[in-house]
Amino acid sequence: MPEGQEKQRLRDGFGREITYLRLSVTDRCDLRCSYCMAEKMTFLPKADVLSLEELYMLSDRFIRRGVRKIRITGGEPLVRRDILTLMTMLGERVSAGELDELTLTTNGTQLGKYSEQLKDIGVKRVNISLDTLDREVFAKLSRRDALDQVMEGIEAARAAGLKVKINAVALKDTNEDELPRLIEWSHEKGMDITLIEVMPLGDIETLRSDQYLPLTAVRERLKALWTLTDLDFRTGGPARYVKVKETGGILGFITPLTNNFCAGCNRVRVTCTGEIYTCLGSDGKLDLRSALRSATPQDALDEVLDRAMIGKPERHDFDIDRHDTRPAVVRHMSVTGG
Ligand SMILES: Nc1nc2c(ncn2[C@@H]2O[C@H](COP(=O)(O)OP(=O)(O)OP(=O)(O)O)[C@@H](O)[C@H]2O)c(=O)[nH]1
Ligand SMILES: C[S@@+](CC[C@H](N)C(=O)[O-])C[C@H]1O[C@@H](n2cnc3c(N)ncnc32)[C@H](O)[C@@H]1O
Ligand code: SF4
Ligand code: SF4
Repeated sequence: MPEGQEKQRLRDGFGREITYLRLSVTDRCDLRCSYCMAEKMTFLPKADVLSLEELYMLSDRFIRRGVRKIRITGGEPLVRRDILTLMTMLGERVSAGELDELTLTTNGTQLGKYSEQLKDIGVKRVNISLDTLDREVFAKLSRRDALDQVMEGIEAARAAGLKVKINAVALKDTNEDELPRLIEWSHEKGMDITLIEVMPLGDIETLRSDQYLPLTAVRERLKALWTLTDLDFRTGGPARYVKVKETGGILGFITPLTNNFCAGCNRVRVTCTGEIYTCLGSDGKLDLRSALRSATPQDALDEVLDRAMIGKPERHDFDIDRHDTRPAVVRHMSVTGG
């Protein structure tokens, strides 16, 4: 490609423009949520993981191809040392008007340490995963007694002036009855909250069908308690939002199983080893790391990105019941960061 001439924007075979990159910076995590990971996970050797410079070079290529939003994720993104160096460099692209948003999804355990710096970098909002307010349930679910640390993280984020959205996976029998309280609690603190249907990715110790709680049923239960009004409000993610009249807060629903939202898909995922997954619900991937390490990385990256666009599936193929016998997606959620 001649210098100065930019390649065209990323558009898939179904005409969907890709403007949202979810970048996983580590597969490691300090928790072991039972719907996400097995207790005994084997993590990647450090040598397989892209350096910060490589992650930045990749992000740069995506920005030049039209990506406007980057979400840093993991594993737990904030357990990667020096991650704020990458975020500082990407924050400059926001200041330069080349990105609309740089943000992250985190379990919150490290936010006590990093919230102020994140704010200084130019991060405006963070999504924090929290499925329960009960210490014992938290410890059982995440296999770590870390609720207090997460709560400190949430308070630190709020104190730093970050807008916080809570993400809660809706889980049958586990937090099912607690969801109204979790929503009230979030709204009392001025935080939006999004409920997520558990998706069948990767083998875990529990049957997915024992965890799965359709959000259509949750919504019906909430409607019996509160007045829910649909909103047009969008964040560029897959959630659909309602306003809860009685609490005054915003509640989102991410419903890959009961209400497929793939027609509006605008995103791809890159793992910390430089693999691009064009759909969360598919194991199809291409290797960007070799392109990154080739003699002509920009051209090689463009070539892989163009191929990735052709191969992006129209939709996922999740099926909770079938997954109990044959996983639809083999990898764990932590590989791509949700
Ligand atoms: N099936 C499916 N689920 C997704 C997709 N993107 C996000 N999710 C799910 O939604 C959860 C919450 O995502 P977040 O990391 O908070 O990102 P987001 O919903 O895009 O965030 P906002 O920018 O606040 O809209 C993820 O953990 C995934 O489980 C997607 O493209 N497909
Ligand atoms: C994989 S985590 C990575 C970022 C960070 N560690 C965290 O927990 O926020 C991203 C999101 O994926 C969600 N998640 C993990 N496994 C899931 C599954 N099987 N189905 C639905 N959501 C899942 C988590 O609850 C979290 O909100
Ligand atoms: S959901 Fe996030 S915090 Fe929980 S195990 Fe997965 S990566 Fe770690
Ligand atoms: S499941 Fe795949 S196609 Fe559907 S919204 Fe998610 S990434 Fe896009």
